[in-house]
Amino acid sequence: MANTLGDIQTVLRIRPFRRLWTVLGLASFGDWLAIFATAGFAQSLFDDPAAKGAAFSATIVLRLLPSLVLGPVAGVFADRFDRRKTMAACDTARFLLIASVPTVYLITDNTAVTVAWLAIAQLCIEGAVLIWSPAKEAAVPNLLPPEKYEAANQLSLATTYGIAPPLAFAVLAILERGSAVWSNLGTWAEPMVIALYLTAAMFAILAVTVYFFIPEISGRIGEAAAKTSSVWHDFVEGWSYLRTSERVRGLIVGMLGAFSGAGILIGVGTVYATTLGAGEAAFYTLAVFLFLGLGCGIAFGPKLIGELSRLRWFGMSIVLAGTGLALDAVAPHMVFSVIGSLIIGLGAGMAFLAGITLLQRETEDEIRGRMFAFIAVSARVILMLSMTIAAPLAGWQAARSLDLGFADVPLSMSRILLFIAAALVVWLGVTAFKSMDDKPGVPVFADLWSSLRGRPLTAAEPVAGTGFFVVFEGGEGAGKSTQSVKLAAWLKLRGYEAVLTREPGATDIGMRIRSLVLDSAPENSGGASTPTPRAEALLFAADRAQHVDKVIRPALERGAVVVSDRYIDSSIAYQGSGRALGKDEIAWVSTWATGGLKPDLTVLLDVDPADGLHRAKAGGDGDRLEQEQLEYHEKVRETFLQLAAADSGRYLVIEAGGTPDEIAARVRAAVAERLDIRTRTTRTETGWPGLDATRNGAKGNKNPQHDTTQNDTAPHDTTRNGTGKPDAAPTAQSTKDYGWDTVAEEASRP
Ligand SMILES: Nc1ncnc2c1ncn2[C@@H]1O[C@H](COP(=O)(O)OP(=O)(O)O)[C@@H](O)[C@H]1O
Ligand SMILES: Cc1cn([C@H]2C[C@H](O)[C@@H](COP(=O)(O)OP(=O)(O)O)O2)c(=O)[nH]c1=O
Repeated sequence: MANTLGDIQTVLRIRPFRRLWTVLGLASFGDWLAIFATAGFAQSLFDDPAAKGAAFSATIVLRLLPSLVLGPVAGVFADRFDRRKTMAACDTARFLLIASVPTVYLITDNTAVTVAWLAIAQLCIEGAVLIWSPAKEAAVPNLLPPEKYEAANQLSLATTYGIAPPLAFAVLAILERGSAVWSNLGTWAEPMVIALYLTAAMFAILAVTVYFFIPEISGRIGEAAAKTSSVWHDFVEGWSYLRTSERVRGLIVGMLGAFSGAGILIGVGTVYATTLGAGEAAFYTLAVFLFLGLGCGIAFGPKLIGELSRLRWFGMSIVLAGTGLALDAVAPHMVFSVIGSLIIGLGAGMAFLAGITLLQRETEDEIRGRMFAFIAVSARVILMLSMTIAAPLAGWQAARSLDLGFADVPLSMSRILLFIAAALVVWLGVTAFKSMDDKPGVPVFADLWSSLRGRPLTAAEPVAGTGFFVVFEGGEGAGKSTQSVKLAAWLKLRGYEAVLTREPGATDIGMRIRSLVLDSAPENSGGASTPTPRAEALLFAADRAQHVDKVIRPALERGAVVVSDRYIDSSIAYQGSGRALGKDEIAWVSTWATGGLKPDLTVLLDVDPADGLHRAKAGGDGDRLEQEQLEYHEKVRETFLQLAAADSGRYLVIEAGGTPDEIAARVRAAVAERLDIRTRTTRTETGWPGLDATRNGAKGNKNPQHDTTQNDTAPHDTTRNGTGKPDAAPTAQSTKDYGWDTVAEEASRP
């Protein structure tokens, strides 16, 4: 889903969307024009500078008010009626209302009447906007396939906030300048009068375009227009949807966090800027960087994060914005504040884009309008509330400074408020992240880091069973085979279904891969039949994929204990480190191959390579890898030890110098602790299972006392493989020799 200009071009090739986008561009251009033209018009009605200022802000406040009253039902409109008709009706209303303002002005000489009508018109215009927007937002998904939502939103946001406002300003400026030329033409040619008529005309065009040229906006709703439920019912339904859908709720929690942070930031902004001692310009500099961050977040965010889960991206972006706020709160110097503001902008921009896209994706068509209306209204309310609370508080200049040793941080109310905002935003961001996470268990930073590098981590495929997975790792001759046999035998004799297996070569295909990758090339082949390092890595990964799917997962799902001689770590050590292919890359390939299946316990048998090789070769030449230089095996050992150190809870590292029995005892203790084995179990209770190649005998039951039946099929063997027989044929059980002494030995243990 990496968005590039190419993606945006594809979106624009979809005709109904292209038309909607044009409409949207015109509408936001009209909106900005309307906002500033009416405010400018209101100002022009007064001469006194104070009255001018009050008139300007009053018109803006008037536009915010209706959302409180009308907001809750605006979404119901968008979901209840044909969205195309709703939009066209709102555009017609806006056309009439905006045109009426200068008309009233031209007809009457009474300023009071004009002002009163302006106020009423403002209220109604905002009402129309409130109904129009959710209808529009909800319509977008009906015109596009889901994977295009993000690019479409990038385009819409860029148009609404990037292109439309400067254009609107430019038009107003041209009209102001130009008015000098035609000032003798009379009242109707005053710049704001022309601007308002122009804006009105634009909405007339919009109404016609939407109604006649984009029938697709109607979507499914158009057909299902015959609704019988009441408006109240629809409203309540919207609320209960919020409560039941955890993802949507997370989304809303996050958005509200972001908006409250934004409100506090706006409220304290000017006062905060003065604490930086960088003069008047500080505030504007910070604002510029904030908007720069916003723009960059929206424009480049998706490209940057690549395939990272959008559900995760949303929460992470909000936390990022919170971090920016915190940085601003403690910034000892203007430079840090600038960086902080940039980060806030980045986070907020990405969260905004991700939020809209997710809301489109996660909500069904019938309910979408209400969700967008809910967000729009609560955003306004929260923004206003936090602004009005924060602004007067910020004024309390209890300025002191905090000595951090290396820098003096001025301590003022505005900074404290920023810090509270930061904490709130981070907290809500984390809450949102948790309730939306679609990859539970995948470490957050590793996921982010791999996504930035173009290799997102996938969530581990769950194992539907209670099995236990033990892996033996270590260099050549460390005693892995010896120990895995001992452990498996011991487990079997305690009533567990122990599946002894190994890599490479535990399956049919695996056996063939094993010989491809390990057989030494014939003397005269000139190395032509030796796999290259990358091919070798992929062959091991292929063997592992087959092994996991056909042997390990089915066994774990039955509840068995799987004991494997080597697993992923061997690839990381031998190919990643030994062959210098990169440990992360190899780990990623193997994680992909195994669907993220990790061992519950890895026993690392650590042996000095020289000793190990000596043991392993025992007279012969060894396989192709055993013939590598000692230096290669040193690197392998080093990597095993690093892997174990990085995740000590999952590893048991044993110095392989002891006798096989000593080592086996430590392994048993570790496994027993994790499996919570009751040592009461004896041979007579479980029967003598015999250790032949076929899987019979003890059940994969962790409660051996109840193991009275001798069952051929394990009790939980119901799942995935019900249809096809696994090709598990030659598991290690048939290729390794258990040896009766091992069995007898293990049987006599406590
Ligand atoms: N703890 C030990 N001390 C001495 N020799 C051992 C020990 N464990 C295993 N061996 C011997 O070392 C050789 C290699 O053991 P093996 O279990 O096949 O190692 P791996 O599977 O790690 O290559 C075998 O001949 C085995 O008998
Ligand atoms: C599983 C695996 C093994 N190997 C190598 C290590 C061994 O040299 C070889 C075969 O392993 P193995 O059969 O365990 O041999 P041994 O018991 O003699 O140690 O394959 C890798 O290089 N990458 C891997 O992913």
